[in-house]
Amino acid sequence: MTATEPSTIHVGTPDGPGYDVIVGRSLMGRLRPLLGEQAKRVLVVHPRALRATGEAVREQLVADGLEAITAEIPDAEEGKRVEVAAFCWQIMGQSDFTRTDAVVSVGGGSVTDLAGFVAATWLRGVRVVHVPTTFLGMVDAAVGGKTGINTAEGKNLVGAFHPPVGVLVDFDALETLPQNELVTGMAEAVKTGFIADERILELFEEDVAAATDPHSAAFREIVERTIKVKAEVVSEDLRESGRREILNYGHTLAHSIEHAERYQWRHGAAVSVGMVFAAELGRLVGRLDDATADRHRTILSSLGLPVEYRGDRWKSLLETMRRDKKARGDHLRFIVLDGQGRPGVLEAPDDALLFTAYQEVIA
Ligand SMILES: NC(=O)c1ccc[n+]([C@@H]2O[C@H](COP(=O)([O-])OP(=O)(O)OC[C@H]3O[C@@H](n4cnc5c(N)ncnc54)[C@H](O)[C@@H]3O)[C@@H](O)[C@H]2O)c1
Ligand SMILES: O=C(O)C(=O)C[C@@H](O)[C@H](O)[C@H](O)COP(=O)(O)O
Ligand SMILES: [Zn+2]
Repeated sequence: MTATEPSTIHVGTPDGPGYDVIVGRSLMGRLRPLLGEQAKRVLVVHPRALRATGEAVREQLVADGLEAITAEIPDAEEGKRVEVAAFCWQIMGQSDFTRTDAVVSVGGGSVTDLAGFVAATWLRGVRVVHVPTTFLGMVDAAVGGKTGINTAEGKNLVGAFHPPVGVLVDFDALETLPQNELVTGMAEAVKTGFIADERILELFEEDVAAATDPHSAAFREIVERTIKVKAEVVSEDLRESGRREILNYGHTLAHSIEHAERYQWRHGAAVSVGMVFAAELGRLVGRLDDATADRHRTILSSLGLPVEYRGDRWKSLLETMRRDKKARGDHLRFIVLDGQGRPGVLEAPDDALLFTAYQEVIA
């Protein structure tokens, strides 16, 4: 395979043939077949910031003989609101969208989450294809079928498991992505390195400039390795009844930080701090060795990602963490590491232990 040739990663689903994640360049010609022969109408969902890319996708679909309608939504987390889902439902209703029609998302993780949720709920489920345009969307959000929106009380509190029928990871989309957006998404690849595939960490350590250059072989290897781990995990456990929880490493604190910051922090930046916290928690309870815990800070800092958060917010962060989806009743549950590539669950740590771990991440 040459560096420009597309590669395919298959994702299994419990009640169907599964779907492919195609990684490469110039992939838009692959979109039409994924939508189903009977599709007549397609809703193309994209944020204002991606008007040109979204319009190019819409024009391609029109050229393919489809009635393609745009839903231009607010940017980033502003788009993950029930009012925005209702806006999409209204367009679909007014356009007589049927069960054989489809949704295409064009954007970062916020867009794939919102559009996936709209597809999951419209007529109780229509096809969705994701065309992620951020690093984070490519390696994580577009794969695996978690969809959702935020509520006033917290992140992703409403949603559904609704796998796409295909994902087009087209590196051409990254040409306009600001470098800081690219890098924040890399927190999810680092996460995957710590929970499963150490080679990803080595690629960051060997040459961080190459790892963050979308034209390098190292970059492509990081993307493919990260998607492969996610594909393998969600193929086994779509609905997060067990193993899938490992993909939530660092997310318990991360989602609380995002909420506390009124979503002005990027998800990847919050996950970065959340992983350092989870590593400290693992170290404190004697499950994680010092070298692996310290490696978190070293790699994340080399990428310019935050590894600290403010000390005066602990009480409200803890309150929000109680709504984490891994919590059971009054018990919080955290993904921690028992070593490199060995994630496990820490059940019901007491508040004093959590506070002690938090002291290690305050600025
Ligand atoms: N469903 C899942 O499994 C899953 C996994 C990880 C993260 N997420 C969710 O994903 C979201 C974060 O996604 P994100 O980091 O991609 O952020 P995002 O979707 O908010 O996009 C970040 C910014 O980049 C801009 N942008 C996107 N693509 C661009 C491009 N090609 N060129 C120029 N600008 C571009 C957007 O307009 C936005 O301003 C969070 O809501 C998070 O909860 C979901
Ligand atoms: O796919 C998963 O499962 C994940 O946990 C991946 C996370 O990176 C992602 O941020 C996810 O949206 C978090 O899910 P949530 O269930 O904690 O809302
Ligand atoms: Zn995440």
